[in-house]
Amino acid sequence: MTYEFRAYADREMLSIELAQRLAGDLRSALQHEERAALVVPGGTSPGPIFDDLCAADLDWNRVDVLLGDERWVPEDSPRSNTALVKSRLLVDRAVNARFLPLYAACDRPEEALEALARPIEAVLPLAVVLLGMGEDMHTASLFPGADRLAEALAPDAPTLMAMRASGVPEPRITLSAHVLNGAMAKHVLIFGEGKREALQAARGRPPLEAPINAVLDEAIVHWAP
Ligand SMILES: O=C(O)C(O)[C@@H](O)[C@H](O)[C@H](O)COP(=O)(O)O
Repeated sequence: MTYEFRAYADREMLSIELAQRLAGDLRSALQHEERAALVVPGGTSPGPIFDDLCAADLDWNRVDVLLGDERWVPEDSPRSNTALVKSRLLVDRAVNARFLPLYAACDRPEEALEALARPIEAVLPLAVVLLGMGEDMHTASLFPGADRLAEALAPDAPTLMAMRASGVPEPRITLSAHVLNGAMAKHVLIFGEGKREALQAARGRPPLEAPINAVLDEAIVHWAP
């Protein structure tokens, strides 16, 4: 498994350069295909990248935007990744992109999996994937110890899976590893010493223990202190 590690002087530099890189990846995908699908992470890290990326000059009306994972909470929850994407990414020029939801208003993600997966399957393979990572080495909602992790890492996993893990406050829904790995370009965004150390600690460990390893091959990891 090989990946590239890029360290930036600070988070602002990283955000500017990563947003440019993602826009470039999307433009090249759109040269070859009618549409391009962009996966983005939730959580606290990607906001500043969204603030830069939303202004990129590209043919956004040919771009499908979706999250790599979502917390099973309504959009008015402060924990909603959907709300983050809508307020920080799908604005400015990117308002013309099409958003493919990973949430529906029902109690359990299982009830909505099929309906949410259908429009996603219609746009596969993904063009560009941006992922985050936690200090426990999870990415998307592929958490160490999660109830269906082994299934989500399998080559024949369904596109979308519900996921539950101890210490994670709500059910999750996540793209499976092989769907993320089908992308033309993969980027991982991490901030801070703790995450850099976690990435080093993941080295050589099986994806069941360190799920980030399931998606790192040929990825570029973007890090700032
Ligand atoms: O919904 C989520 O939580 C995610 O998409 C998740 O995989 C995230 O990328 C990491 O947990 C890092 O989160 P932070 O950027 O908040 O550290």
